[in-house]
Amino acid sequence: MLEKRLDDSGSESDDQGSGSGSGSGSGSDNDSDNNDNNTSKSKAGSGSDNESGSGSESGSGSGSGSGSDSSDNEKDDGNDSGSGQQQSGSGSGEGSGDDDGSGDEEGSGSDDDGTEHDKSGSSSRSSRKGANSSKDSLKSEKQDSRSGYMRRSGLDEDLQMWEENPDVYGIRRSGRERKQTDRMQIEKDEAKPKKRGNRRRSSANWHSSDLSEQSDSDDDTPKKKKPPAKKPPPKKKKNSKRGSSSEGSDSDNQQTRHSSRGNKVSYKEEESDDEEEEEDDEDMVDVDWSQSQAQEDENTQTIEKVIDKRIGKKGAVGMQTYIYDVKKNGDPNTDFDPNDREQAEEQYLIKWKGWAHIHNTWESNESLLTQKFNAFQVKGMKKLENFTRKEDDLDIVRRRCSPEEVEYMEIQQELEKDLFTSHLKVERIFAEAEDNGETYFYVKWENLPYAEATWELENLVEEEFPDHLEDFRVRERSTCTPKQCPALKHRPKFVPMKCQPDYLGGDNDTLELRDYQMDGVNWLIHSWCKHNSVILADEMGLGKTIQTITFASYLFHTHHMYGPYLLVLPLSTLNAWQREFAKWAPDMNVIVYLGDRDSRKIIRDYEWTSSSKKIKFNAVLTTYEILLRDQEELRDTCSWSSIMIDEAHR
Ligand SMILES: Nc1ncnc2c1ncn2[C@@H]1O[C@H](COP(=O)(O)OP(=O)(O)OP(=O)(O)O)[C@@H](O)[C@H]1O
Repeated sequence: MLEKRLDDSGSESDDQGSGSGSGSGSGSDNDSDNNDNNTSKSKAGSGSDNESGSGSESGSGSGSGSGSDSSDNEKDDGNDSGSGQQQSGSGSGEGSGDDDGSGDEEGSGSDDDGTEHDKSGSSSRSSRKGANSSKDSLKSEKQDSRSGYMRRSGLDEDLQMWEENPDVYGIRRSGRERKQTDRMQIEKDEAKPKKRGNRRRSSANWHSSDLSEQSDSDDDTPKKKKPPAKKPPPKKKKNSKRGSSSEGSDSDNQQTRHSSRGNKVSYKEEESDDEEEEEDDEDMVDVDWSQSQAQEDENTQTIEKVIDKRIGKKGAVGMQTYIYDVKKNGDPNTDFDPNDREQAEEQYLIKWKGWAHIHNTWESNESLLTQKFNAFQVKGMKKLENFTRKEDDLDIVRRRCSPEEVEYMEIQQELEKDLFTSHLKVERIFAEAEDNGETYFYVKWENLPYAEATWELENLVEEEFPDHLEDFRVRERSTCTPKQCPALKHRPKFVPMKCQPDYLGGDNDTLELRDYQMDGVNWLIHSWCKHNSVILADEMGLGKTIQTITFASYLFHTHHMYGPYLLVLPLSTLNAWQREFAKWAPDMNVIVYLGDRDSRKIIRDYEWTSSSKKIKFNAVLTTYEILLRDQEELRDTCSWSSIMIDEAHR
């Protein structure tokens, strides 16, 4: 059954979601929170669920992707030269006049449908006639070529006619110089052996005006700005890629970038073709595939996201604006008059690729460009353009919208800012490594998946996140890790829990189980002593989560059953479980097994076992979908001492 389900969901992309979500930090997961909102709940020691809506999300994702792709293609067919135009020419030559838009439509419409021509709004009968006859010849040519026979003389005539009167066929619908020709030319150049050199040269030329402009300003202000201190590739563990938002996917991207450069369009909704080309060319300059990755890292910094903008004090940019440096040395962006044009400038909060949000810096256009020509290259300037364009658009929309709509937009923006602020907080430190005599800690940030965890220097971690560091050290030292537990095989005699044990809630004395919750816990313990699997069913919100956690904590403390416990939950309740565990059973090492493939691998590599290959966590929280996907890993790597399922009726 499980296998079948896995097959069923096999088409899902595994990695979809690294980015998103809130939750437990990984959010990525595609599982649906769709299935919640049920009126009744249950947890069971046994039980099985299997209704995952796992397929849905990826389905829609791929659907929309392919949809847009194909539409793009059609459009291109209509516009581009080459064989596609033979077809579009036949359908659109007449009457298309010089309207590119209609030409496109026709081109993408159909090539040999007579009705299409009537629709195309031709303006002159004679031209239509001429076009029809030439269309006919083209049509027959196409038929011939389709059937494998090419009438050479007819073709030659047609070709000649095309060359002489390209407009007749809608090949060239306006007198304006067509960009496609250039592109074709470049593509031809690229096909030559020295492909990269050519590309780079051409793109360098393309940038030449830019460069000269910049170099002027550089000459004026020859400041050197250092890049943010680089993270090292830690040596201790294999999976030591530079932690980054798309660290895992990063490498993937780099691999695919060779072949799928053109596909970049998909995530840039608003960019015109020119811009795409522009960016492609930019990339040609920036990325030298013949150089090692390390060298590229050394020389470039990439804008991953522009988060915010402000009017800031001129020069209050760069490393001095790291949040921790501001805390230590004060904010350079104080004591200035925002209305004083001499002093003020527009600045942007930049999230750098490969760096945690605590290393975000404020930058101005100038500071970014200065860096580009001094210490390192800044890639991803397009993001900045897009950001400013979006802001401008929003300003326009704001002026047109009703106050309610404006308020809604502002709330959305606030929420987004809050989300970014949460990424400045550590959720968990989960590994340590040495590199070049320096110690680094692997840090998972709040509301970001493990794939976006980053290695941070010991000094910084000690200064900024001492509590989390201490928690990590306690966990690493803990001897309460899963091992053979006699009580598992030979269940003890049931002894009721008469009052709330001290270990429950850790140092928090305010937490107290309610009477009926004590009853529930005792019933769970009693059932466990009898080797019974059970379903705990109750009204919503009465505290089944807490009772279950108390039960696990009881086994942990009373019978030294340190797990591993597997908790399978709907994604929507996972956060609550994580929170309640931290509150009621803080001494248990609970990990959240969630996220894209990279994240899950990181979890298995770092959170799962100690250096002696022994399981080092006490409980795992995961979802049905992940369980189905990673059933082998979850089944084979652990001998679960107990399985608890929330919303088991699913
Ligand atoms: N003894 C308690 N002390 C403090 N807060 C409690 C207690 N019991 C329950 N709560 C709070 O009540 C809320 C609901 O609890 P919980 O989520 O455990 O209920 P549930 O039965 O699992 O709910 P649902 O049926 O929606 O899953 C939570 O915010 C929880 O912190």
